[in-house]
Amino acid sequence: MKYKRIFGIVLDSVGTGAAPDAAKFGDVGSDTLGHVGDFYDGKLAIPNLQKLGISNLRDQPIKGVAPAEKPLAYFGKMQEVSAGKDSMDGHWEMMGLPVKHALALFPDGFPDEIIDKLKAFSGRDVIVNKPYSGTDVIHDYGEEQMKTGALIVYTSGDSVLQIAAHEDVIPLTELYKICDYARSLVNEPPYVVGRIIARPYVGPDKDHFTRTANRKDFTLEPTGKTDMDRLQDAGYEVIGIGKINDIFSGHGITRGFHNESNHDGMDHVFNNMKDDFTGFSFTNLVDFDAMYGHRRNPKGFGAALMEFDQQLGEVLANLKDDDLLLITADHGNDPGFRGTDHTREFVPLLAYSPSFTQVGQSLGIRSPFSDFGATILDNFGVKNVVGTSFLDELK
Ligand SMILES: O=P(O)(O)O[C@H]1O[C@H](CO)[C@@H](O)[C@H]1O
Ligand SMILES: [Mn+2]
Ligand SMILES: [Mn+2]
Repeated sequence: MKYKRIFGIVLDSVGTGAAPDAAKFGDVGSDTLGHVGDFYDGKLAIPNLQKLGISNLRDQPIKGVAPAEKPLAYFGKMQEVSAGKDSMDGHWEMMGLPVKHALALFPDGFPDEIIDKLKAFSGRDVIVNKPYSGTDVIHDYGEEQMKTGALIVYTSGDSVLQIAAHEDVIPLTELYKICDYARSLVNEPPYVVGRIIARPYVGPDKDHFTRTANRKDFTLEPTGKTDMDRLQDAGYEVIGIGKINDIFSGHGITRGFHNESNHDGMDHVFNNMKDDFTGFSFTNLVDFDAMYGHRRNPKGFGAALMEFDQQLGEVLANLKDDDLLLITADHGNDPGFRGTDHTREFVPLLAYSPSFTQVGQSLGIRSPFSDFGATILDNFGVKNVVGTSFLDELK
C-alpha cells in the first residue's frame, strides 16, 4: 500500500473547458474556471490551487493564475463518457460505474401518470411542472404555495424531479416522505430518473425566501457495484462527506457526514484528517454548483473558490507523507454561459502527496472518470473493473 489514506475532494461543477462532445449538449464554448477567471480579471487569488498546478492542466491559464514553474501536484483533465452531465453520472463514473444509458428528461414537464400519483399520495395539488431555476421558482410560486399548500414540482436539463416546499407549510418529514414516494415511481422504464431532490426553503415572502441546507437527494440506487463497495468489501474505511452519501444511496460508505456548506465540508475534511484510518475519504462541495453555477453568478463562484483555496492551504499543511490528496470535479456549470444548467466540460485532476520527490508532471487527459477510482483501488490492492490507474506515475 503506497498511501494509507486517500482524500478525494470533488469541487462540484468546477469544469475546465468544453469537452470534445460538448456540442451534443449545446455547451460549446463553456469553460467554468476560465470564465470565472475572466470575470475577476486577474484578481482571482487561488495561490494553493496555483502552486498545485491548476493552470498547468489547462490549454490557456486562468487569467491572473500563472502556471506553476514547479507544480507540486501531478495534474491533468478528465473526460466524461456517461450519457448525462449530472452529479450522479460524474460521481458514479469516478467510482467505476459510468452511466451508459441516457436517463429520462422532461423538457415539457412530467406526464400525468406521475403527477396524478404524486397528488393522490400527498393529498396536495401540484403546480409549475416544467424546467425552472430553483431560486426563481420559489420567488415566482412560493407565495402561492404558502396559500394553497401545493407542491412545487420542477425539473432542469438534468434527469431530476425536484420538489420545493416551504418548511413551515410542508414539514421536512412530510416532504422527504413525498420525495421517497416519487423515487419509487421512477426507478424502472419508461421513466428512469437520476434524482428526486427535496428543496426546502424558508422566509416570509418572495423577496426573502432562501433555500436551506435540508436539501436532500434521493438518487437512483447504483445499478452495480462501485469502487466504494469494492473498497468496503475489502475491509477499508470509506468516508462520505456532503452529498456523497445521497449520490450513492449510502452504498459502500462506512461513515457519512452531512455538510451545511463548503466551509463546513472542509471542516469535516480537517476533522477527518485527525482520524487514524486506512482507506478513502470522499468529499463533495456543492456550493459552487447550487449557489453560484446554476445561478450564473461568477462573482460568488470566484469568492467560493478563494475561500476553498484558503482552507486547502490548511489541508496541504497537515497532510502526512502517506496521504494522497485527489482534487477533481463532477461536471461543469459555467456561470458565464447561457441558461442555468450544468455544462459538459473536462474536469480538473490534481494529485498531491507531501511524499512526492519529483516535480509534478502531466497525467494527460484521463477518460473515463473511472481512472480516479482505479487509482484508489490500485493503491489498496483491490481488483479494478473499469479505468486505468495512474498510481505508478505519482513519484
Ligand atoms: O435550479 P436548482 O434548483 O438549483 O436545480 C439545479 O440543481 C440540480 C442538481 O444539480 C440541477 O439539475 C438543476 O436543476
Ligand atoms: Mn454536481
Ligand atoms: Mn447542479
